[in-house]
This record gives sequence, C-alpha cells and structure tokens, in this order.
Amino acid sequence: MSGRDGAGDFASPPCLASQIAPDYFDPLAVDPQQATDVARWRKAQREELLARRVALSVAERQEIATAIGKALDALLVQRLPDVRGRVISGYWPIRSEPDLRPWLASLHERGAIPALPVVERRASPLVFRPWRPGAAMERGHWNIPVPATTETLVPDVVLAPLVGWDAAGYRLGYGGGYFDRTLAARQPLAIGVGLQSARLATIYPQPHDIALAAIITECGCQYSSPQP
Ligand SMILES: Nc1nc2c(c(=O)[nH]1)N(C=O)[C@@H](CNc1ccc(C(=O)N[C@@H](CCC(=O)O)C(=O)O)cc1)CN2
Ligand SMILES: Nc1ncnc2c1ncn2[C@@H]1O[C@H](COP(=O)(O)OP(=O)(O)OP(=O)(O)O)[C@@H](O)[C@H]1O
Repeated sequence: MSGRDGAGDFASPPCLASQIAPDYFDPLAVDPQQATDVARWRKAQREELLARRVALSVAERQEIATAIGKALDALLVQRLPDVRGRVISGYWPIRSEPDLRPWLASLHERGAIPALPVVERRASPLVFRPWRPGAAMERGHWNIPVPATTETLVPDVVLAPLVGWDAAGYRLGYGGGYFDRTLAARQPLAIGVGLQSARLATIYPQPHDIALAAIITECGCQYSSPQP
C-alpha cells in the first residue's frame, strides 16, 4: 500500500459518512423508523417477560422479594448509610412485581420516610406521596392504589420496578415513560428492582431513556454506576 492510510490509492478519499453515528449532529434526533422498530420490539419483550413473571409461584415470588430487600439494604449501606429522615419511594406491587412492602415497612421502623409514586397527570413526571403500613389508600391511574393524601414529598431514593433491564443500567417498564420523565426532572438515587431472569442483552436505549444508578435482583447488585 502506498501513501498514508492508502489515501494515495484513490482518485478521491473514500466517503466515511456512513460511519458517523446518526445522532452525532443532533443528540436528540431520532430516526422515526428506528423509534417505531424499537417501540414494537419493546412491546413484544414486555409481553413475554410479563407472561414469564406471572407464571412464578407465590413462594418463589416471596423468596425473590426477600432476597431483593437484603440486596437493597446492602446497597444502601454503601450509598445512603443513614436512612433516618430520608424519603425512600417504593411501589405498590401490580402485575406480579416483587412485593417490597415488608422492606418499606422495615425502613419506616428504621426512621426513613417511605413514599409511593403517583400518576397525578398523564404524560408528566410522577409525584410522590408519603406512605406507612396501614395508610389509607385510594385508586389512582391504571387502578394502582395510591396513598389517600394530598401531601407530596421529594424522594432521596426511588425504586423503579423493572419489567426488563440490561447490564448498562437501562430499564424497560410498562411503556408510559413515567420514570424517565421523573428522572429527567430531578435526580434522586434511582434503583431498578426486578427479576434476574428479566435481563436483556440490551433494551436499545433511546435518547429519552435514563440509566439507573443501580440494578438489584434476587441475585444481588447487577449494575452500579460509578459513585459521585
Ligand atoms: N407498581 C407500580 N406502580 C407504578 C409504576 C410501576 O411501574 N409499578 N409506574 C411506573 O412508571 C407508574 C405507573 N406507570 C404506568 C405506566 C404505563 C401506563 C400505561 O398507561 N400504559 C399503556 C401503554 C402505554 C404505551 O405503550 O404507550 C397501557 O398499558 O395501555 C400506566 C402507568 C407509577 N406507579
Ligand atoms: N423525558 C421524556 N419526555 C417526554 N417523553 C418521554 C420522556 N421519557 C419517555 N417519554 C415517552 O414515553 C414513551 C415510553 O417510553 P419507554 O418505552 O421508555 O417507557 P417505560 O420506561 O417502559 O415506561 P414506564 O417508566 O412508565 O414504566 C416514549 O416513547 C417517549 O415518547
């Protein structure tokens, strides 16, 4: 080969435009065809992952929830050693999500302030209402029970239930985009919790997807972002 990089072999240098990432010039630009493909793929993955999760026995689910609670405690020792007075949002389990209410109750006993997410307005960030065992509940959006109070809190920690996840810290949820909108608005310590078997090679992160700080399954911590 003659010349530097073989440039002398061609009448004009080869065009490398095809090697430029499509989002190089505008980081928020999305190819509409690609966005549609990813949305369709995610819908199919959600259905499959949810069908597998619902097939677990009650005993299996309880074991998983207990193991996740222990792994969460281990993570908090590192990330938030003193939980007293800290607002920690969990979730009211739906669609066979691991039931972490006992863990939230134990946090309450340790002096933390548990909270639950609420969709007060469609296509908007979630708001967080205080919760404690036995708190009065009402039906919220999607029939999810939410605390019957108008009080709202700013969480220090937010648990994000995972339908699917990948090892880069990205979450597949129910397709409403609520957690992404919430994390775009403020930056609590966001911890994904879900089943080890819900791991995907990638969720094909899009510009609106925000990586979580950590991902916890019944097998322990699967991803943890570098600590600030
Ligand atoms: N237990 C629990 N509570 C939670 C959440 C969660 O994931 N788990 N959320 C976590 O965010 C929020 C509710 N998330 C929701 C996500 C999607 C839709 C929804 O309407 N989904 C549409 C599909 C949307 C689409 O594909 O465009 C549907 O199923 O019809 C509703 C609520 C707040 N509370
Ligand atoms: N920050 C944002 N601003 C505006 N729209 C957003 C934002 N984040 C997500 N969305 C919209 O929400 C839609 C669903 O997103 P995605 O598939 O990531 O949902 P999800 O994370 O699975 O849902 P959820 O968090 O509700 O469980 C996206 O197509 C996008 O249009």
